[in-house]
Amino acid sequence: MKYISTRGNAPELTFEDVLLTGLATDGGLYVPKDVPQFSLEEIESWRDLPYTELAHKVIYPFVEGCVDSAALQKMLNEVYSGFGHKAVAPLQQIDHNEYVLELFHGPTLAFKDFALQLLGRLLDYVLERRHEKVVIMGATSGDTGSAAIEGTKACRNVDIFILHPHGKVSEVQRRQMTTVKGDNIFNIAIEGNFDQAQDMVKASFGNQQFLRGERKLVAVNSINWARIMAQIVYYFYSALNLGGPLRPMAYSVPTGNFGDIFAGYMAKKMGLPIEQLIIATNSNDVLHRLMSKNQYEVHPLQHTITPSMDIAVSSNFERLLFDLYDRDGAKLADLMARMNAKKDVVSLDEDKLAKARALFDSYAVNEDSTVTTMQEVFGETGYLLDPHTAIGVKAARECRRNPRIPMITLGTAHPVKFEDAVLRAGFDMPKLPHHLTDLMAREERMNVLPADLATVQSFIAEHTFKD
Ligand SMILES: N[C@@H](CCOP(=O)(O)O)C(=O)O
Repeated sequence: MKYISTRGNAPELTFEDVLLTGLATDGGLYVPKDVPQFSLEEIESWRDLPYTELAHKVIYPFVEGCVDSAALQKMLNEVYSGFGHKAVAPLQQIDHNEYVLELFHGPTLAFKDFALQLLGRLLDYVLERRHEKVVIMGATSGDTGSAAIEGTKACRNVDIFILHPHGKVSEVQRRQMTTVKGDNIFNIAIEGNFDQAQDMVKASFGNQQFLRGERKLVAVNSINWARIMAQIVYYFYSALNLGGPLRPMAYSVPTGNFGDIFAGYMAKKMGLPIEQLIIATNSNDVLHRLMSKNQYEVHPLQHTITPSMDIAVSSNFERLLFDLYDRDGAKLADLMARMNAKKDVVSLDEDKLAKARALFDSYAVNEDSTVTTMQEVFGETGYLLDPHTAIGVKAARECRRNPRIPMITLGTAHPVKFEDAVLRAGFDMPKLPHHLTDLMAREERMNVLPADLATVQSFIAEHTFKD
């Protein structure tokens, strides 16, 4: 499998090189050159497979030639046997034909574990073979950070630097990052917001001179294709559990960086019948405004009770635009330059917008409505949603096109991570799971830095290369 850049002006790479890259050299994101295709018969034949074997079917075509088939299966077995539910991604029914896909049974209680636990093992596999060491640099609005640290802390050949917006992630999210011990783990609390952190990460990938050529950066955010790849699996898994592929499914996806919903779009491209994909956002709703009014305009970031989705610019939307613009890298480079300038309101060509609207619905949910949805669903079923998942459920209920088609909302995180929202909705806090019971008493380690690229880069340069 070869990978190409969305901006059409970077070398084609193998999976191994894509794994060890962040952005393409032209500033674009890597996508598979050809998308693996599965027939309905083939998907149907996977119906009774356990999660780990299904994951192998879906993932192997993306890594073939770089990762040995048996080695991949071993990694998948290790990763998902560590999850706290035997089904790995169980479905919880909340109404007639309406489900939550619980993606929070991994070690850090969020969907990010699905990919980042695997990414850590893939990195080890590849780096050992190449005798290389790398520097991981990532930005988090709350969940990616701890999942990245958990997923890669045991890797022998990495130093890990995670930037989070100071004071703008929940206490559980922060502690899940800052209490992990390890000489190669660095938490940087940026005096700014997630977008500033993400911009610093992207700028650093664009010019790695600050590392003085001794190491290279690897991404743990969903700009890394390996993240998307692993997240495609649970769309197949949930559909097969509810009678797919012989009947179509609908999905509502709480969306920040557009990675998780892009994985659903990929599943559809690979042959899984998906009737509807709903982009569910909080009040950081740049994508909903684009979809509904054809106006792309980045507004100042709002700090909400759904911090993981407090993102003004959704990185992975570029991957979708690449397809909408018929994979024309030059056109996309021009469009991205206008979008990233954040000066004027940018509109898509009408035919491209029509394509986007045929593929996706969108809905934005404010804080009051998030809390009301948590209360409603609890009142109806006794099931406590995390606030991000509540945004997905609300959007599903508002945008559903066909009630005969099962509607699956991605349950992105466990409510125990979001005290503000849970208390505001009037509930008692659930208990932390066994492996985190002493989280609030553990010693924290982090460095608070200004949102200044040079300062962050010198910190990284100073604290890495300690062999
Ligand atoms: N929602 C994320 C923000 C980063 O997104 P990613 O999917 O690109 O890693 C978070 O919780 O950190």
